[in-house]
Amino acid sequence: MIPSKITKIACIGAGYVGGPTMSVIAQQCPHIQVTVVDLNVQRIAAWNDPDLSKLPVYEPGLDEVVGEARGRNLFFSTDVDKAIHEAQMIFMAVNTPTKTFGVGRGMAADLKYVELCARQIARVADEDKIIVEKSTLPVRTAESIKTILESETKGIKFKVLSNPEFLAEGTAIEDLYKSDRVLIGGDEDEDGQIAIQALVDVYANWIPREKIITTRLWSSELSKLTANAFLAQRISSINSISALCEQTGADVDEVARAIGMDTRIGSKFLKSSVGFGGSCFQKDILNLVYLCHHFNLPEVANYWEQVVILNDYQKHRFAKRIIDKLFNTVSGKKITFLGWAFKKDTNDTRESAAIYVADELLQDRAEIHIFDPKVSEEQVHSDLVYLQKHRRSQATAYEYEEITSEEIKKLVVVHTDPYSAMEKAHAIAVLTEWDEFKTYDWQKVYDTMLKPAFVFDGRNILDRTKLTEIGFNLHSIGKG
Ligand SMILES: NC(=O)C1=CN([C@@H]2O[C@H](COP(=O)(O)OP(=O)(O)OC[C@H]3O[C@@H](n4cnc5c(N)ncnc54)[C@H](O)[C@@H]3O)[C@@H](O)[C@H]2O)C=CC1
Ligand SMILES: O=C(O)[C@H]1O[C@H](OP(=O)(O)OP(=O)(O)OC[C@H]2O[C@@H](n3ccc(=O)[nH]c3=O)[C@H](O)[C@@H]2O)[C@H](O)[C@@H](O)[C@@H]1O
Repeated sequence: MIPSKITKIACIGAGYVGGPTMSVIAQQCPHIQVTVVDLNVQRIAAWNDPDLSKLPVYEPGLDEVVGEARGRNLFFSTDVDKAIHEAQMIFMAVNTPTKTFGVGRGMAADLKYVELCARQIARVADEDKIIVEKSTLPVRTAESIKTILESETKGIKFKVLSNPEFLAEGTAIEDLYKSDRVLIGGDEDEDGQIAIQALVDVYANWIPREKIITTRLWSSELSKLTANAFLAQRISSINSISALCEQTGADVDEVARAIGMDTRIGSKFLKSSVGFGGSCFQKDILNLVYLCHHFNLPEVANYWEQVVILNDYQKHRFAKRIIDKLFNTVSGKKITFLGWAFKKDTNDTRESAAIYVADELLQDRAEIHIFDPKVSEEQVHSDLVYLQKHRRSQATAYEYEEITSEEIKKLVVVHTDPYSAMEKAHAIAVLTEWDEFKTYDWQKVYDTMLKPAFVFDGRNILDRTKLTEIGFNLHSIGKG
């Protein structure tokens, strides 16, 4: 029988989604035992570290939630089989990156981790279970998961639900507490309805019932890709206007404010920047583009691909502006990056605009000095080395050659003190909108920099009047 009352949950994948999501479920549902499993031994050890500042995911408030529930009804483990065996409901929160090889390279989602999970569940399970897709997946993936699960002929029933996650990093805990909505897609048959209700009952422990919406499986899967595509589209739209502002003398923040006050447009997600990053926007849009091509809808595919192309252009424009203003060369010049994470309040650097801007400056052999409050030197180097090997063939915003890891080590210096990072710099570039950057002693920074002292504010967070008065040569996004 498909379980209707859940007391044991397992989650495969202890990453940025699995970790925080399950921690909040455990905190809000003390009567449910939640076990989060992962193949990555180091990651699980970090989740179990008694020192809560060492959790593998940095999220404001996460340490308190884990501190409250861990050891009570929240467990982190590498024993995947045991967790599958015991749970009535299994979430799959594994990574679904863009394929880097083979059919659909650079576009389609790589579903190998999802497939491996499904095969493992099919092999280990000896009772009926509910399987919940938490990972972001292409439309109709649930069908493939079902096929794999049903291939083991042990007479066990599985019901697959789609329950995409909408949290944003940096505000994950807040988002999970007060979700705009929880979306659950499932089959319309009787067992499908039992499974949906079982998951609704879990969320109803803290989410108002009217915010939990249920749909068909395919609508749920497609809603997640669509939500990310719409959000990213807003950023590319305002970033396209930022280019025009720089030419015309209009101010993009003023334009955003003026249009955002129209309640039909709304004010959120209109902050012009050096370009969106993060593990999902680009990946999910490319996945949508791939799906559209697959279903022979080239006009729709091209429409959405333009959001990513514009984002590549925005990152390139920023790097090019630095080179242009520094008298057309940055070779041998010290350029300081404030920020490396893809947004503030996270240690996640996947697809961060900083990586692409650094790469473009490194093509001209700049010396890049970086300070980010949450990102390590090891991570910065590995991001740059990874890019050399895995460029999307479509990303042709600038000419590039491969930079060796030895050159990266020589040219890229990561600091633990912001002032040492900025000392004697030719230019400073703000790549992440960390609040602390606004509070620095900018007079002190100016005094120690080479003149003219250039600042390129890729997030429009610095006080323009103050910095200009000090004497900085300040360039912001979308300000003529
Ligand atoms: N990062 C975010 O803010 C959001 C991500 N998503 C989606 O959630 C999914 C997961 O994303 P993240 O948590 O960011 O990824 P992540 O890379 O941080 O975590 C995934 C984890 O799954 C583990 N894993 C992979 N295969 C496994 C297997 N067979 N058995 C056990 N563990 C396995 C990996 O070791 C890794 O620790 C993706 O599909 C993503 O698109 C959705 C909403 C928000
Ligand atoms: O599927 C996912 O992974 C998630 O993707 C995004 O969340 P996230 O990428 O964590 O963070 P966002 O706040 O959306 O920011 C994404 C990027 O856009 C940039 N951004 C955001 C907003 C804005 O106005 N301008 C802007 O440049 C951010 O700096 C960042 O680089 C979505 O906001 C989540 O709803 C979704 O669940």
